[in-house]
Amino acid sequence: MTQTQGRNQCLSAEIPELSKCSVLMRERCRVEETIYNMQQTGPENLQVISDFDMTLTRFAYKGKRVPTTHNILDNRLLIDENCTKKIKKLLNTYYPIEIDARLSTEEKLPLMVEWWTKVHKLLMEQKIRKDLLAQAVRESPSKLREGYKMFFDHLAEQNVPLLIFSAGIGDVLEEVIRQNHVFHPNVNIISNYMDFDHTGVLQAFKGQLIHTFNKREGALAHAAHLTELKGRQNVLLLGDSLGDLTMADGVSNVQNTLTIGFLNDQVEERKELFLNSFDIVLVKDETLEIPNAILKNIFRTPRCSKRT
Ligand SMILES: Nc1ccn([C@@H]2O[C@H](COP(=O)(O)O)[C@@H](O)[C@H]2O)c(=O)n1
Repeated sequence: MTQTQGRNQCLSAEIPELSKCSVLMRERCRVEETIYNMQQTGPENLQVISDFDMTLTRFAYKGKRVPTTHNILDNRLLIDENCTKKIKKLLNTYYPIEIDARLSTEEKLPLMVEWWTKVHKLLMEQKIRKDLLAQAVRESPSKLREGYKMFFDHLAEQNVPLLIFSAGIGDVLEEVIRQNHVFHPNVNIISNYMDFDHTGVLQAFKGQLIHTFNKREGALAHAAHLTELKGRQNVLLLGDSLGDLTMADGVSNVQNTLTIGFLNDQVEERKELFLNSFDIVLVKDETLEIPNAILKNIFRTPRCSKRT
């Protein structure tokens, strides 16, 4: 048995969760080698970059779709019935395009800009009040994935930076994690933030629009500000879309990257694409069990190699 095979066998025993049938890997050996390397260099060299909607939040709960940060705003406190109808119609038109495995990213790009622009314009017309956002989040069926507390708390305890990179709405996202008591100091967020006027009424969205397929530009633009991430050579990346794979493009000197893709919808149509793109694919897994098991292994001391 080679040294690598021995190490990998050791890792398989340490992370039995990776053997579940909902966990798919194109190159199991590469995954094990990457986790081993991350474990060897420890939490001080790790950073986690994650998408938010349908990655840190559930896709569905009790047979119903869980709202994204955009859809949490669908509350009479904030928007009227007519606006709800228009936003739902746009969702039904553009979401199938977003996840269509037959279309290229280039084909999807202008349509995503169209979707986000139309919805943001409708939201601005509603004169949404900042002081009502927290209540709308409280009243929404929004749900972080099972295991979220362990995920956020362990990263904070180990001083591992967590960058949440979302094409959703930053103000709503912040409120969701605040109300779940996991908005720790190690969390940074890149997202679409609302711009309120002096009376607290939505008047615009700040900065460059972020949609599912332009995260690379956002990553490069924000890289300079995120100084605490410099020198952290290992990246654990979580997403639910191929567009999320560019979220780490602003990180320099990366040594080891492990990507985990949540395959929530259109499973058969997208399985091949996901398997060719993410290191680990989680099929209809509504939990953070696998990221938590990998993190636990990386944070564990003494390290495996010292025992073999
Ligand atoms: N009007 C919209 C626009 C987008 N969405 C969904 O939100 C997701 C974006 O957020 P991430 O945290 O995943 O980057 C995206 O996947 C869209 O499906 C929406 O629900 N309504």
